[in-house]
Amino acid sequence: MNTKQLAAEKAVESIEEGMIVGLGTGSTAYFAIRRIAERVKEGLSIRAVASSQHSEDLAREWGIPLVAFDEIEAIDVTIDGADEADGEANLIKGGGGALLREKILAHHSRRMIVIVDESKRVERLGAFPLPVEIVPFAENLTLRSLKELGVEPQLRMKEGVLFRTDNGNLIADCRFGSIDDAAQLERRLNLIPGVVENGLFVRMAHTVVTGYGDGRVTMQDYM
Ligand SMILES: O=C(CO)[C@H](O)[C@H](O)COP(=O)(O)O
Repeated sequence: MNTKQLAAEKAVESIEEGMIVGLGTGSTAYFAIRRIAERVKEGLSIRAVASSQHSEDLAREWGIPLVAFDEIEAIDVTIDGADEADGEANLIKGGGGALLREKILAHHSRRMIVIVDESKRVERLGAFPLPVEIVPFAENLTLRSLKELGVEPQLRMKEGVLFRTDNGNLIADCRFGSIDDAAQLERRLNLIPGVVENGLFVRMAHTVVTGYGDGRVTMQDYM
């Protein structure tokens, strides 16, 4: 079993009968969705809300009952990956471009469980380029404001064309190098008109599950 799968399957053990479950996005979340589907086949009764079209498609294909964002009041547990996680469970997310829906799910979740392999655990956030979702019609003005924060934002491309999120927006990847104060940066980014959301998740994760190459898996609670 690979390290992502180890973490994902450990996290899925936390899901209980009757829960509303937030489904993350990405290659680690894939293993969680697959394991949830197995448990549903074994008789577990849950409903899930997906953080991306891709995860929704997987859930539908594998028989996980789905609900829309607007049909729920809260989420019992969300299981999602991350691009980086520091020692206080602050995260960079959005490598897969689903950060807006992922942050909405995390915000409304009673418990957010982050699943990562050991390569994602960092002393300080920022080596991974921070994804910032921006509106397409004011792209240049918004990029200018991002540059004032001392970075050279790169518009994300996919297969030679501009990448669009499930919400029709663009992603500007911003290399901060090392982020001293994630909470302050998160606020400053979201104050820029044209920024829809950014990939810093500050004190949102309750639990981090980490898979290691030697087969160990740890589960650390932060709240
Ligand atoms: O935030 C995300 C998607 O928007 C993912 O959770 C993050 O990019 C990690 O992906 P992976 O599990 O494929 O390494």
